[in-house]
Amino acid sequence: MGSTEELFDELLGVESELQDVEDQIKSLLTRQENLHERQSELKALLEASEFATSPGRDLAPETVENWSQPFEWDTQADDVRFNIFGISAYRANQREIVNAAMSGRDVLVIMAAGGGKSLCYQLPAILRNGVALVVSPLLSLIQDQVMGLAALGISAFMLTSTTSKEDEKFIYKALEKGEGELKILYVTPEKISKSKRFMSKLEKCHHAGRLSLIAIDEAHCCSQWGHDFRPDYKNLGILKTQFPNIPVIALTATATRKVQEDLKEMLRIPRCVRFVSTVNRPNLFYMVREKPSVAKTLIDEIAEYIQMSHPNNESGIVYCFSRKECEQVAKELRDRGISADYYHADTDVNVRERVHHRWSNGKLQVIVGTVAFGMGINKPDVRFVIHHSLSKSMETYYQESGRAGRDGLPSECILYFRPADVPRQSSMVFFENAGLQNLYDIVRYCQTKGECRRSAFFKHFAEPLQDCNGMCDNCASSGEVKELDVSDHARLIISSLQNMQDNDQRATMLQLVDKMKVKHKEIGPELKRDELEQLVIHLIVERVLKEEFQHTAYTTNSYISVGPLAKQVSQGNKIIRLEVSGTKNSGSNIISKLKRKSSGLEFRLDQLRKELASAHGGIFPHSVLSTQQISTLCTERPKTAEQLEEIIGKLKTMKYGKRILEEIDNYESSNKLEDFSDDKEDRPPAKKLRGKKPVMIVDSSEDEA
Ligand SMILES: Nc1ncnc2c1ncn2[C@@H]1O[C@H](COP(=O)(O)OP(=O)(O)OP(=O)(O)O)[C@@H](O)[C@H]1O
Repeated sequence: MGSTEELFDELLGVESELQDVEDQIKSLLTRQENLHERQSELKALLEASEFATSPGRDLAPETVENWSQPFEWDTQADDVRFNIFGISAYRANQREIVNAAMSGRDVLVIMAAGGGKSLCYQLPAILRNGVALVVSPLLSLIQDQVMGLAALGISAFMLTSTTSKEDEKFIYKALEKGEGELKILYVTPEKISKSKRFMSKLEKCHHAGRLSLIAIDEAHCCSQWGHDFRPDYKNLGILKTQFPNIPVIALTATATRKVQEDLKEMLRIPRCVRFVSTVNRPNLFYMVREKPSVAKTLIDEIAEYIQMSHPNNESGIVYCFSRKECEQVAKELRDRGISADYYHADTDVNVRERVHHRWSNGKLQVIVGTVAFGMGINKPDVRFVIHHSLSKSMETYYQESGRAGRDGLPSECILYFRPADVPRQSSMVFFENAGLQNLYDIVRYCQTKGECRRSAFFKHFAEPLQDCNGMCDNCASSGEVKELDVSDHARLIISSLQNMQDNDQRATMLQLVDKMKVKHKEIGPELKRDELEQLVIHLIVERVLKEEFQHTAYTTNSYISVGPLAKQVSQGNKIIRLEVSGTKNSGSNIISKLKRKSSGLEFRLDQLRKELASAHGGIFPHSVLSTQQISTLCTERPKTAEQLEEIIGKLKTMKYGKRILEEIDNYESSNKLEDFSDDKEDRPPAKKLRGKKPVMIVDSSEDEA
């Protein structure tokens, strides 16, 4: 038997190898998933061509999968889209989805939040004869949809626990006898699985040839692998069994390949046409901001951001880690003159609904919520989503931040990050399957200063990279990012931890940083405290260190210990680099504000150009705003106040310029130009606070998030 030291060394080596094996397994699994994806694509193509060429089908083989070609219902569809829905042009995939459903095919739609899924089934519902059945998981979602459709003059009803006797009678008569005008009927999945009466009326409706299509909204709820599994959703396959010739449209915002396969099977739509749209939300500006350690400073900053960037009561959401934090943040925002209220799982259902309602109607500007404020938020004009604390994964962050800008207009997603929030979150998720890995992925997203934020989403969702167009802080920033070789610091941290472990001591992240603060001065370059915190977290994410969890009666604490790759660093086989912000030029904040403004402007211009082109039958009206003018505006990125003023001046002289300026006015108010002469720091409120006693809002790792 070797010495303890030798055994320990061997153990580290084995752990390091194990980690490598795990990495290989992970990459093989990804490869397997990709191959499965290609396999089912090929199968679907083969099935489709067999289906098309089989006798008795009236569709010509070459027309089957080309959903962009002209169809006989085009004119009528354009008329309904424009004159009833008031939508001037289709967004990506919408027309193709409508065409596939109109052709009688089952369809699976995966489209980002706010992508416009509703139109994909509402439009064919109006065009086809009879009643369309829509299954949706939440009462609030159903109510909003029915209200919205009624406002457009479309005869939509819902059959839920809140439906009046009178409406119920009308609906049943319409289903059974075809009396009265009923085009779209919304139900919850429970109605399908639990109401025999309803199913029998639906059967009669179908028998009489009056059932036009079936839409299943939030279809990922069918799958146990999805993030919102609903037991009643798994019985929805009965609809295809009972009504085999009626097209089913299943819609969801995100579904991994596994979830897609699962829900195709559960809904019994193996031959469905699948439309997967990009996860990219080009109108969202993503940014990560350094979270001040003093809670009051953070609230001051958030309040100032809301008041300056979103005047005129523009709607927003602030996501917090705990219920207590939600209540406190809402109160602090109200104290600063912002109309805000909180929403979490502990609040009474009626109160919660009232808050949601006031916010939806614009009577409340900000909802401060936990993750409980989730599915069912379909307010289109949310202009900002702020994360007061870290989300638990890239997927959750994508979903939560994605509640901004569903109407396609420029909106902002800000995540406040500080390394000290990591152990707080990790002690909540470490027991979940891949919980820590998921958390470290979003931590990596937060810590990067040089890489495009959007590219992190593309990588996460295994999608080819797309241009960010300067719509994230890292792409828009002119601040210099330095990469420091901090391998010596890392070695010092590892040896200190090993010493502590040898003496049966342990340290939390903050204790470790305190220790390092004194020690690391012996080696250069000197790191600031926040940079040391950043380094410790970086080492955890890179598996040089690891978190270990210890439970007490009340809480779970995270302690840091050496990780599987520590040995490689100690032996000099792995270099550790840390990204830190370089010296900012005095106007960097202003410049990045300018760039944000110009990115929003650029985005809006491009959108308007498309809208104008589509309103003019696909040809851009050169006489209105020449392509040259547009491209000049789009490529010119102002670097000074004068340049920005020049662009705005040019816009003012153009026919549509005034409208464009009005549209972007609230995005970033033009009168902030006076800021240019001012050499302000990033956080003016911190200055104002000097000398005042900071008030901690909360820093507890509370029960839920
Ligand atoms: N082609 C279009 N052009 C302009 N606006 C559109 C278009 N299609 C849909 N919209 C609008 O986009 C907004 C979002 O649409 P919708 O509610 O259908 O999104 P969704 O995909 O269902 O999102 P979520 O998953 O968040 O519910 C709505 O305000 C809708 O009117």
